[in-house]
Amino acid sequence: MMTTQQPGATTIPDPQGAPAIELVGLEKRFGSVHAVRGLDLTVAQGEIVAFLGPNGAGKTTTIDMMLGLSMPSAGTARVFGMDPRDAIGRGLVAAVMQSGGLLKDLTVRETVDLTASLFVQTRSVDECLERAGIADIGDRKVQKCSGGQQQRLRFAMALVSDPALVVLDEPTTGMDVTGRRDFWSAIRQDAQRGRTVLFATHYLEEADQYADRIVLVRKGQIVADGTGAQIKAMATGRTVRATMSGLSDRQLAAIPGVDSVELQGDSVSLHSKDSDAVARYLFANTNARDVEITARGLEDAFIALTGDDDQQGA
Ligand SMILES: Nc1ncnc2c1ncn2[C@@H]1O[C@H](COP(=O)(O)OP(=O)(O)OP(=O)(O)O)[C@@H](O)[C@H]1O
Repeated sequence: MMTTQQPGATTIPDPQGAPAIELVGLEKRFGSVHAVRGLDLTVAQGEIVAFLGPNGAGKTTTIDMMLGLSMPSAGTARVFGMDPRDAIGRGLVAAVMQSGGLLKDLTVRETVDLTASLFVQTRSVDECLERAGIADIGDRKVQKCSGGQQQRLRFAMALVSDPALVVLDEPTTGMDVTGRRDFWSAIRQDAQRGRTVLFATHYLEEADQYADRIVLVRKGQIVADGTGAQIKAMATGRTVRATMSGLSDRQLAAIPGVDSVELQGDSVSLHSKDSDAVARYLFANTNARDVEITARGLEDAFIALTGDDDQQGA
């Protein structure tokens, strides 16, 4: 096995300045299901990005296209300026998926050794175990490892090719709070060396704590993109509900002060940090009636922001 880099060196992908990820007009249809609907996203090298959204938002479908595992129905996915499959072929990208890929009878170290044997150029197995925070359990059989340890093992496997981009699809599903915290602190420490990280999650708290940037997806589209503080600010505030007709969701979204819109027939919910101004606008300029203003907590607001209409009884 060869190690081609200095210990501690950071992988710098060659196309200088190319975004780590660039999705343009990305779409995916599965028959009648429109899973991803014109998604544009640019992730710079070195960013830690959370892809946050509820079940069925299109996170995994988007990640699959980002990893070249499935082809877009329209639009393009580029990774370091290349077709994703070329980037993966060059060892620039590795993925940590939710499950699968582990042989239960091997030890932790044997598993990473086996992964290393698949690559021509690798980082040392010891270093990968160290960085994933599992150096102390190298001799443990995979079947004896907790869910959190198995996910860290998957992360160690992903580090073997010293990828410039690591993509993690809901890697902490099923972990307890401590397991989750340990897992993310290993990822964050590793990312300090300049690695780009994109992870999918359901958890606003997790996204806020561990990502530099949160991309909020809902029904195959990006509904917000910003820092944790910006997203949380969006998720607070009030909702102005009204019965009205005549304005499209685009026109409603353009009302001054409106952050997001839900439109179900004649029933309109406008989310805003300045609900008084929005209510005034509605009375002055539209046929709105039955107007009510409600405050909501962070979690409720987040669900409303990303919520699946099916779950809201539409
Ligand atoms: N192979 C497929 N065939 C048909 N529909 C699919 C397929 N894969 C995904 N879908 C549908 O596409 C939509 C998006 O699914 P996706 O798995 O990307 O969401 P997600 O945000 O990753 O959800 P989760 O958080 O539950 O993993 C869903 O409606 C899903 O049922």
